[in-house]
Amino acid sequence: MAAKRTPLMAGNWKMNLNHQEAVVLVQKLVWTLSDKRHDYAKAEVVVVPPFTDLRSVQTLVDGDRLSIKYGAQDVSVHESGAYTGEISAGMLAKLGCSYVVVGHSERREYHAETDAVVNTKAHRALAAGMTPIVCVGEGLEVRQAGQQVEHCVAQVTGSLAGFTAEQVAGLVVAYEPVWAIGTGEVATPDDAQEVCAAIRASIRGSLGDEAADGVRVLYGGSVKAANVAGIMTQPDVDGCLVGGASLQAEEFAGICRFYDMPVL
Ligand SMILES: O=C(CO)COP(=O)(O)O
Repeated sequence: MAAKRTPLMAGNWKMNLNHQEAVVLVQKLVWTLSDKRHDYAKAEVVVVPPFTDLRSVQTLVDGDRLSIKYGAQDVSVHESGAYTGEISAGMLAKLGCSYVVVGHSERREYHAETDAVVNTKAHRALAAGMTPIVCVGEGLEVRQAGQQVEHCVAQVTGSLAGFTAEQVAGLVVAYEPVWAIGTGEVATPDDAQEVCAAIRASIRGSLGDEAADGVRVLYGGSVKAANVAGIMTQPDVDGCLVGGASLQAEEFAGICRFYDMPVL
C-alpha cells in the first residue's frame, strides 16, 4: 500500500507585497485558518513571498510558532561568489525556507530558463535541505496541438535529471499550464488529472514505485476557493500552486480548506 501523500497548498505571491504587507497577510491567513479550525494534516499550508519579505515572515512564523511553512520563488544556480543580484540556496535555508519554487513558467519565459538550469536549481535547493517545487507546463499552441503530455513529461525528465528515487519521493512537481495562469481560464479537473497522472506514470517508469507514490504533483492556474474542490477530487492531484488568489487571506484559506468546499 502506497504511503498517503499530504495535500499541499502553496501560495506564490510573485512580485507582490512588501515585508510589512507580508506580515499582515500571514497574520490574517493564520487567524482565518485557526478560526475555521483548519486541519493541517489535511492540507499543508505554504506561502512563497518575494525574497525581501522572507526575514519578516521567518520572525513571525518562529516567534508565534505558526503551523504554516514558507519558501522562496527562485534560487541561484551558483553556490556563492561574484554573482551580483543572486540569492544562494544556503541563504534561503538560513532564513528557514522549507521550499523553493524552481522553473516557474514566468522564469522560463522572461529569464530563458531551460530544463538544465531548472535542474541545477533543484539540486541546489535539495542539497541545502529545502524541497524544490519544480514547475512544468505547456503554452497554448502546445495544448492546441494536443502535445501537452509529451511536453510536460519531457520537462519533468530534464528538470529531475540526476535525482535518486528516494529524493524524488520527497519532491514536489507543479503542473501549471501557461494558458491558465492569471487568465481566469482554469483547466478542467480532467485536464489537470491527465497531465498530473502522466507525470507520475513517467516517474514510475523511470524511477519506480517509491518515487512515483511519494512525489507530490500540484496543479496551478487560476485556482480559487470556488473551483479547488473539483480539482482536488482527482487522484493524481496532490495540491495546488496558487497565484492571484493567494494574495487574499480569506480566499487562500478557503483553498487550503478544499476538503470543506463544495465540488461544483
Ligand atoms: O502561476 C501561478 C502560481 O505559481 C498561478 O497563478 P494564478 O493562480 O494567478 O493563475
